[in-house]
Amino acid sequence: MLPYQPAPFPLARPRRLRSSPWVRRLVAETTLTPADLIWPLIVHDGTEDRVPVASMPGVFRLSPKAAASAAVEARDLGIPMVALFPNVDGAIKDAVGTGATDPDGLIPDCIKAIKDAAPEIGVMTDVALDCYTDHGHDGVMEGDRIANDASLDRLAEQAFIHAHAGADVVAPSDMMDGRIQAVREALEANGFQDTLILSYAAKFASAFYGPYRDAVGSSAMLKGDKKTYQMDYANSDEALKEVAMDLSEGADAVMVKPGMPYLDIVRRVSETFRVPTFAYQVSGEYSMMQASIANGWLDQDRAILETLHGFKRAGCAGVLTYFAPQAARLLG
Ligand SMILES: NCc1[nH]cc(CCC(=O)O)c1CC(=O)O
Ligand SMILES: [Mg+2]
Repeated sequence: MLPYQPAPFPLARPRRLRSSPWVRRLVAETTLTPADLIWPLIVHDGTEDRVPVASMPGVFRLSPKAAASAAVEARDLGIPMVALFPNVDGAIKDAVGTGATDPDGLIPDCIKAIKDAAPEIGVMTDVALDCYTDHGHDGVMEGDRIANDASLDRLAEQAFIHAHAGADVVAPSDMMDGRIQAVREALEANGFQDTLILSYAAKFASAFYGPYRDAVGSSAMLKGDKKTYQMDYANSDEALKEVAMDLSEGADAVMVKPGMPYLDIVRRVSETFRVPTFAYQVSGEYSMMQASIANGWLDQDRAILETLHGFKRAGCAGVLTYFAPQAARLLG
């Protein structure tokens, strides 16, 4: 319900406020700037600096050195933070994701390389075991089940390893119950009380993660699906419960994922909790847009800005997007 009765036509002519660029700018209700963007970087432990990801045109698997260059580029474009996602050699994958807690592993190496090259930029890491397990799940397994409580220690240790290497923000994306509390306690106990937790609080089991799983090399590994821990896309009230729990366990900010098909969830979360709410324009969203752009069916620049602006309008504090550098250049 509007708080007033709009004047009828012809007294009210909404087009007056759209009649030229200056007035459209003047009355814009929301803005999009490079400060709203988080750039996800896929990193790898291979020898090459940049390896193209076939299912994500324009995205590359980066060595730590190349990730540091990307972070410098991001900083220069005014992007406040990068987010790291690992593709590790299949030979190091095992049932408990040992590689996830290697203090000399790929992610610690990348954090250090980025902090050396661009200390001004925030570094966020993914807390989940899927990139390191031989079954592709985000937690550890007991028989056919993903074991919730047994996963918590592994995740908390992984978050500690990231914080110790210099991560500013740890972002649990695993969707185990209680992991925010486990991570927060591990950080407190080890002197990392200032490390932020951005919780993937409302993360849905989605077809749109497909290209990412190729990028990090977990799709071939994945046994079954993630529906016993990631949310059912039929649900919305349940997202509010998930967010409430994560905030009460010590999350500083929350995320909704995927992005474009879930803007209704963003709106409800941001309105209900009034905490920094982020969304992830995930790999499948990126790749479906790139496919249309490559065919000439979508105008690249306009489509990027329109979709990202939509996140801001829905109530996001910021957006994770593989389009971050392109968008920042368009906005700069
Ligand atoms: N820890 C898993 C994780 N972290 C980020 C993404 C997806 C990101 C994207 O699709 O861009 C996923 C996928 C999944 O849950 O299988
Ligand atoms: Mg939860």
